[in-house]
This record gives sequence, C-alpha cells and structure tokens, in this order.
Amino acid sequence: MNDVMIKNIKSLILPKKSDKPLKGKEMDELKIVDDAVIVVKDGKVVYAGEKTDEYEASEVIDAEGKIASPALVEPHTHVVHGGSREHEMSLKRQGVDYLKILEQGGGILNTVEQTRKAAFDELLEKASVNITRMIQHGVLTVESKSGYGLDKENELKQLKVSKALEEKFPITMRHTYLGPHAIPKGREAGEFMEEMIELLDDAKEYADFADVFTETGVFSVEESRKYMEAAREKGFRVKIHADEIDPLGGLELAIEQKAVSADHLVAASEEGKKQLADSDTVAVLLPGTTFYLGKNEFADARGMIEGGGAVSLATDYNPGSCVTDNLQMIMAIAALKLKMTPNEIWNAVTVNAAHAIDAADRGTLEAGDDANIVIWDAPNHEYIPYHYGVNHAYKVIADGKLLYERPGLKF
Ligand SMILES: O=C(O)CC1=NCN=C1
Ligand SMILES: [Zn+2]
Repeated sequence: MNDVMIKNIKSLILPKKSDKPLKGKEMDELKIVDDAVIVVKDGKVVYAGEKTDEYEASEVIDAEGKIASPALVEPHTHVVHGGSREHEMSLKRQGVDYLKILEQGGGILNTVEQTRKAAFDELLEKASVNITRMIQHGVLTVESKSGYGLDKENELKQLKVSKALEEKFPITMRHTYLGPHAIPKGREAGEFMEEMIELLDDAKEYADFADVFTETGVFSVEESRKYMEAAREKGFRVKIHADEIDPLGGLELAIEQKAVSADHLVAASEEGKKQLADSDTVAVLLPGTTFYLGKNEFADARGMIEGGGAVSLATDYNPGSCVTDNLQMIMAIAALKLKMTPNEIWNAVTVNAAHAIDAADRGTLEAGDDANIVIWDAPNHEYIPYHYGVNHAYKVIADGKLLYERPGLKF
C-alpha cells in the first residue's frame, strides 16, 4: 500500500530529469500531462503521470482541479544576515550607485557590521522567517551563502546558522562559503584574500561550495582565480558572482575553473557566452537584482540559451541588491525582461536550478525522486510568470506530507 495519492491534478508540469543541465533548445521542452495523479511511498515518487487505477494509497490529497509541479529550487540566496539596508534606498534615489555605496563603507560592509553584532539565535530566527516564506511560495531546496562575516568567527557563524536551518525545516539546502565577498575598511584586497583562502579549511566542514565576488572595487579576476584554484584543491566545487556590474571576464574565469555556476552575468562578454555552451557551468541569472538596482540592461538570457548554454534563475535574496524571497516574482521578471519562454522559465527554477547547486535529485518528479510537490492556484503553467507579485502556491507537499496549505479568510 502506498502512502499518499495526489489526485485531480488538472495538469502536471514534469521537467525532464537529466544528468546534465538542460541547454539551448532543450530548455524550451517541458512535458505537461493533463488529468494527472502522483503516487508517493516513504517520501519518494512511485508514479507521476496520467490518471490510472493501477495504484492505491492510504491517504489522498485533493489537487482540486488545479495544476501541480515539482517544488521550486532556489540556487542563490544570502538568506543568513543581520539587519537591513532600507536606509540605502534614499541614496539610490539620489543616484548613488551600488559600488559607490560599498566604497563609502555601506552596502555589504553595513550588513557585515550588523551580522557580526547579531547572535547565532538572532540570525537563525531572522532567516527562519524567510525560509518559511520561501516554503509558502513553493520552494523546498535553498542555497545559502556566508559572506557577511569576513572573519573566521562570523563566517563560520553564518555557515552554522545555515546548517541549523536545514535541521529545522523539512527542506534540502546547499551551503556556500563566500568569504571573499567584500574587503573590510583599511584592508588591501590581495592580503585579505589570503586570509579568506586560509579560512577554506575551516569552511570545508560546513560548506558545499566556495564562491567569490569578482567585481570592480572588490576582487580582481587574478585574485579570484587564486582563490578558486585553492578551493578546488581542497575539494570544493566553485561558484562566482561574475560580471554583475562591470565586464571583468568573470564568466570566462568560471568556465576555466569548471565552476558549477556563474551568477549574475549582466555584463558577460560575447566570448564568455560562446564558451558557456561547451561547458557544464550553469548561468544563474538574477533579474530581480538588475530590477532592484534600477538598471536597464538585463542579462542576455536569449543569447545564452540560443547559443546553447544552460540557464537557471534565482532571487539573489539579500538585504541590499535584491530584497525579495519570492522566486515566482523572478519568474515574471524573467518573462518580461529576459524574454524567456514559460517552458524555459519552469526548467530554470527546477531541473537547471538543481544542477546549479549539485542537487540533481531535486526539481523533478520521476520515480524515486523526493516527493516535493506544489499545487498551484493557477489555470496553467504560463499563468504564474504572467500574473506577478502574488503567491500562487496553494498546497506545498514535502516528502509526501502536506507542509503548507494557503489559508482562507476568516469572516
Ligand atoms: O549587496 C549585498 O549584500 C549582496 C551582494 N553581493 C554581491 N552583489 C550583491
Ligand atoms: Zn549574490
């Protein structure tokens, strides 16, 4: 006897399970099965497809004629951090740009100050609010970065909070050490990078990936290469915040270093985008950040996909450059500003997002996969990127158990 059957699914979105990220034209392929059911046993999918009488289950979850998909995968967040930076909005209004605010000791360094001051429990409680909201929005796999400590005690504090979140919630997480995220006041980039490289050994106990912010006024390509090589020698797979604002050639460095992902890429070069197609590096695009920074130029998703590259999407949730934990909103911005198709978007927040954080068993619903499912209050899969700024998640099922159900009004 199976544990649970999810019935009355109007249409079931089934991204293709693949041992590599979907690239190019593959990204626009998306299997959708009408009048579907999902059968689950011991938290794993037994069957997901057309309605059949072949299976029985002791419990039924009614999808009420709504659509369903795998739970979403969020491959890039800075969810563990202290404080907030709403005061910077007035600087933005006055036209002070992101890197200028950082240069003046604000931005990331402001969050560093607030994170260092915050106790472990305070950071855990604060991030728990965001993880809860992400779950309510249909996300059950989350990547979480350090990078607001910039010293051993506080970088490890952030990573330990990240690990505690995974213990606390029925989700899967990936943890990323981002020691080289900014340069503390009074320090020189090269010598500070040496200190962050030395921290790799300590971070290895908690982190799956090593990430670096390669940007003007932060770390150069050469400094980043040194860090990525050291991290790989210590067994990390690497990530990079690349070509977010200035075209430094971060994407080329990512591909050279066989990075699992290169993130941002708004200013990626034609050469880098060409190389992407022949690499296994996933381009994680963060259009919410471009929107939030008030930029007009968005990452060239069309060029990357039509060039044969693998693209994923994420919120980049952080207190300064993209303050949203709503991945559905990013799906809408991807449709409107990255010109991605609905099928590409769905693959970018499921199977490709999973590959961007080495979580290939997430983001799909084939037999044996974790039974992480979202029932959406939407007529079809195109509706979610179309109707933006709201939460379309109706029921969220984690490992076959109902974890969240949208509450009705009480009146
Ligand atoms: O500003 C922040 O706190 C997060 C960020 N790191 C690199 N780009 C944005
Ligand atoms: Zn980021």
